[in-house]
Amino acid sequence: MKRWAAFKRWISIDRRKQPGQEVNQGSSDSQLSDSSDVLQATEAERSPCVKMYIPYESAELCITQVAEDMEAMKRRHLDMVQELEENFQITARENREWTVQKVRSHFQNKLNTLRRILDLYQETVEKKNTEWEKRVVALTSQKEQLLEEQRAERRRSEEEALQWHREKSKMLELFSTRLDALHSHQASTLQELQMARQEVGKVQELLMASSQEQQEVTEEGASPEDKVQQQTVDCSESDLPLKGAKACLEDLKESLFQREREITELLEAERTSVPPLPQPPCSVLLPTLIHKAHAICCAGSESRALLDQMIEENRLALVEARDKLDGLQMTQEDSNDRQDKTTDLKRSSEYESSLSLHQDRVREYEVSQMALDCIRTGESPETNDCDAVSELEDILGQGTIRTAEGVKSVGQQLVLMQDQLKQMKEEHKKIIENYSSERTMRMKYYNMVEDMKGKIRVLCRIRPPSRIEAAQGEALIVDKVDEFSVKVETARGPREFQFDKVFCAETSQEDFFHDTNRLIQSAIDGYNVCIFAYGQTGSGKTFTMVGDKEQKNPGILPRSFHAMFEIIRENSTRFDYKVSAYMLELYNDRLQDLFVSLAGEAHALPQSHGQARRVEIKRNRKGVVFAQGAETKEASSAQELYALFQQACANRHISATKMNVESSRSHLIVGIMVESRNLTNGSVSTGKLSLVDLAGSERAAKTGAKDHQLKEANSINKSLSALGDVISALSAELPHVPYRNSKLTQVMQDSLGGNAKTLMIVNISPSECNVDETLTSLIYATRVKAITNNAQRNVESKEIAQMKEVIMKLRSGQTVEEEDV
Ligand SMILES: Nc1ncnc2c1ncn2[C@@H]1O[C@H](COP(=O)(O)OP(=O)(O)OP(=O)(O)O)[C@@H](O)[C@H]1O
Repeated sequence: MKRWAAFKRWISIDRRKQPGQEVNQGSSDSQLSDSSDVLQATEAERSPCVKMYIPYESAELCITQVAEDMEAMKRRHLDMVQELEENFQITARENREWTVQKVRSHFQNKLNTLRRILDLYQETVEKKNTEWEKRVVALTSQKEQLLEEQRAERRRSEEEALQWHREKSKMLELFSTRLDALHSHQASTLQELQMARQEVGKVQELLMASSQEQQEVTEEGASPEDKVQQQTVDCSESDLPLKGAKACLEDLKESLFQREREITELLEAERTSVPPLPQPPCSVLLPTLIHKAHAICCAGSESRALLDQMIEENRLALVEARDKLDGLQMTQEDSNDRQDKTTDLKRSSEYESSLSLHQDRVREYEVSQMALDCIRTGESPETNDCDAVSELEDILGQGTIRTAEGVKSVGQQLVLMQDQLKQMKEEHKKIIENYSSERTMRMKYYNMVEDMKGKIRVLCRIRPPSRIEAAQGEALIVDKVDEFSVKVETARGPREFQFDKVFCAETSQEDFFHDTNRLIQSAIDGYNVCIFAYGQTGSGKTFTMVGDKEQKNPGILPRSFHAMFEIIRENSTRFDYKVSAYMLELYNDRLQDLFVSLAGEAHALPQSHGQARRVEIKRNRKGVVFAQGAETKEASSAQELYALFQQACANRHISATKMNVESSRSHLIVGIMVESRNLTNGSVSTGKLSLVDLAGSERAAKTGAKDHQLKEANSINKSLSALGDVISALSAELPHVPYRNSKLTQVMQDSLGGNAKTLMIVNISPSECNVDETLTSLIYATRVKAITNNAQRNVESKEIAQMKEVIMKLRSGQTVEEEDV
């Protein structure tokens, strides 16, 4: 309606007026739509300044037309709007598609890069796989070869042992028959010697009697011619029994010579005919050999006792003879004082003969004493004694000295026997040496095979008796039998246990560490290594692991730190190393970070009420245990690492018990991680060295634990009992192993039946008062020996290490450049 009114006004306008005036006049005209403006302009062009009157019909027509035009314009307008909308939509769609395309191509590029990396990675993995497969095959064949060699070695040693046994029994048989023969010869020779002595005594008496008779005849006062004649006759008469005695002596002499020759031949044969002993020793023969050696020893000492007896008898006889001689001399002196010499000539001559008889007897005993002493000491007679021998020879004639030589030959036999005994002892020693070296070798090979199988190595260390034990005079019932065996004397008799190595009380810390050193290299090579000490309270675990308080005798921990950084220094041109550590204690079944002091933490976090930050035991995909929530500190030298350890020790729970003045009341767990990057091929290995000093199992009655110490002891015993359950399950190869029963077993999960190279040290006391605990520890350790681990090296190729880095960056929202991958 408004428009219509405007139109009517427009119709009534004077067209002759200037167009500018018209515009000014009709300000309301501006309200007209765009179409009316267009119409107005057309009309103005057509009829300038002319006032026109249009008939109604025309106007109506005109209006209709104008309305139609307007309608058309409106339609066109709408079309244009629609077209514009469509165009806009198309453009928007195109725009969207273009963006999508662009994003897609961007991601496609990324995907392609990742695919390329994956291909590369797969290729490398395949290559590595084939390489490893080849290595595994080579190792398996090597292992089989070694086993075959070991079997052959065992067969050979068994055969050799058998042969050796046969040879030895043959030789011993021979030897014992010869020894028997020697004994019987010796006995008969001694008997004959005795007989010869008696004969000599008789001859001596005969000689004395004849000389007495001669003297009496001379004194009776015959003429000198008669005397000579009488003497010749008497001599020929008195020579008769002497000749008989001399013949008898000759016979005896001959038989003694014969015996001596036989014995010498026998000894010669003994020396020459004994076949050389085959070298390879065997344990089976040792008892027989020892038995035989003992028999020889006994025979030797029997002979010696016999000789001693002879010497004693001779000495007594000598003393008696000397006494008699002294008595005789004293009686004579007395009678000389009292009587006139001329009145009793007869008595004087009697006295003279009796004196010379006793003197000769004394001389004889003295010579025998000298001979027997020579036999005992194996020395030759001294010059003075030799004079005595020749004197005796003058009195008794040649036969007697032969008898003395006969005595000497018995001595020679004894000396020879002693030589033989010495030889046998040397042989025995050599055999024992060979046996122990062979046993050592066998044990070494056995250990190597066990190592290859992944068995846990167990070392046993006996501590010296403590001052209290020494003061109480405790009996020592533990003994190291050899390098691999330990023997415990129990009420039911001795029990022997075998380990990878046994160390006695005198073993120094350095020597002990020598055996654990190679594991440090393994940790640096990327293996998961665990060394733990087990034993009753006060058995020397802390001494072994840490050392003494003053660090005059440092233990495994400080020595490992030095050894580790020494290896790192040696390889620093080829590898780049990073060492970090965490230190925990398991106290009252709660894990505590020793890098965080309880007092400090309580001060910083009052709401924690003196409780340390929560530390959890977790395992990574490879099964390696790690402590979540525990602080890990880096160290670049052994000194730094040791300083960290000392810092941790300051926060440990230690207190005095009846059994140990510095008893550890918690389990100490030190984890040292070593990351090494190969500078040549970029591979990265991550090894972990876990050093665990367990708290000792204890009996409350013995340790005198009360109140909170009793609680500590209960907690320690509970965790150790859980450890025992795990060990039992693993050694019996049960399908379920109760690792989750205690925090301690969780911490040690990768070390017992896991992927670690594990070394157990069982510490024991040598004293009788601890026999039950010692037996328990040794049985425990024997079970651990049966557990098999599967140690694997944690190493990643350069590509995998890079990929891990990329993933880490992507996870943390950092941008990853193309060259990063
Ligand atoms: N091989 C050894 N040589 C010398 N002394 C030793 C040896 N082993 C242990 N000792 C001494 O015995 C005592 C107890 O040893 P240690 O503290 O190491 O026992 P433990 O097993 O750690 O005890 P706990 O379980 O109670 O902590 C210490 O005084 C230590 O010096």
